[in-house]
Amino acid sequence: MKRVSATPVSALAPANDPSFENVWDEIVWRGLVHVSTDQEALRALLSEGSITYYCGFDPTAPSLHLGNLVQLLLMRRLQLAGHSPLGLVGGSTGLIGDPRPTAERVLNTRETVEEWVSRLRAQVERFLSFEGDNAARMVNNLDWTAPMSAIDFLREIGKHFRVGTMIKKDAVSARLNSDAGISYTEFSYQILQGMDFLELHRSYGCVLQTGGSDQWGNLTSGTDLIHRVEGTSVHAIGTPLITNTDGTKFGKSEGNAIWLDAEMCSPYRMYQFWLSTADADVISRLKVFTFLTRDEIAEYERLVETEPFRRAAQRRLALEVTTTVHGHDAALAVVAASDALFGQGDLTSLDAATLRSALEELPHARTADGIPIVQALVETGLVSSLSEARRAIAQGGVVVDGEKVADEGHIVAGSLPGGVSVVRRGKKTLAGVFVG
Ligand SMILES: N[C@@H](Cc1ccc(O)cc1)C(=O)O
Repeated sequence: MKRVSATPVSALAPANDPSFENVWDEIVWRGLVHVSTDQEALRALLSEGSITYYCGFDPTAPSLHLGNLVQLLLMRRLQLAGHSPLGLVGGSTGLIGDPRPTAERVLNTRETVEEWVSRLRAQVERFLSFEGDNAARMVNNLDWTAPMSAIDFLREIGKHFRVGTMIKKDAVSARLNSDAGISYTEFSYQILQGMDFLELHRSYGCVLQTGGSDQWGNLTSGTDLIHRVEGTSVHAIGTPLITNTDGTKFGKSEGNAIWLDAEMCSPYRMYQFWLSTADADVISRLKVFTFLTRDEIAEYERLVETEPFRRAAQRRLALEVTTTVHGHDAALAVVAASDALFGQGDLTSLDAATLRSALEELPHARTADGIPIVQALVETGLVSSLSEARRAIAQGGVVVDGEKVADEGHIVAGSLPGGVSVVRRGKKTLAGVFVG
């Protein structure tokens, strides 16, 4: 089977693991299959020749987030194995809203949805290759949904759906059993997604849809519809929900989602997020979120056992994912910033943008002009009083911009790139000062 010929924008050039003959075996090993249609049939389908598959993304925000990254990387894995991806952006489904188990969504305006569609499309494109025999194609479901009349929709599509089946889908039944109930609008969502699969099956010969396991109801809505109207069996794969062993929610840092957009979540923040992965989770994260081979991951598994304090697996994971999402240069810049901030490297050689975004993640203070170190220590919260500040300085434990400070009157002037200063107390406690 032909491999993808050109490396897409993201800088890693992952080689498929030669120890896997079949991409199905690989994705099962990576823990990416939580639920699927017939496994033997899927295994055969994925090894017999190049197929066309799709995954859809709804414009519910201006950016995709880490939950979507599982899907983006699965799409890429299948493409690297020679299959042809269709990246779908939900120009129509984004106007309707996939029912969540909790509450009805607020409808966004058409303008907002349109803008988010174009932003998401650009993000999805970064994970796929548009060259070679199995080049990716992007589609928008508004293109076939908008021209359809209500009469046609109800006669040609609606007729194939049984309400009894529709109300059994998880998201719908959860809502029917809640006080919130469900609008007819959101109830219809599964029909739209089913119709997408049918449309892509007819126009592109698409035979597989992937999605999160919470999408199972929507995935089977399509496979059932195609079976009914075309008489063909097509397939679906639902990936597992990513969970942390300690029960906390994956993909959030201090309650905020980790977005793939660098403006909404800095590469530094993303890097730190992965760096803080628990030992108990890091191996399964390497499988899901990186293209490291089976052997490489086995080696990290050993290192987590023998020298967990070095956090080699976490460092590699953070580097790989930051590189995949933000590119090689941005990833190297955050590693340099992270090392320099914690005392192993030159602060003055960092680039201004990376340094500023790193300091945003630390306790920090802002001032119009330079301030004395005692004041900086108090305002950043590194000490709780001026006398404690003086004591810390006298003990020789205060470092400003990489230099030990002995004088209480030393001015923190923002002399690092970007007009900032870094104040360190002891080995590990850091704060930033933005001057100007
Ligand atoms: N329902 C999917 C997005 C999607 C939309 C349309 C599709 O045809 C497929 C997928 C989600 O919320 O994540």
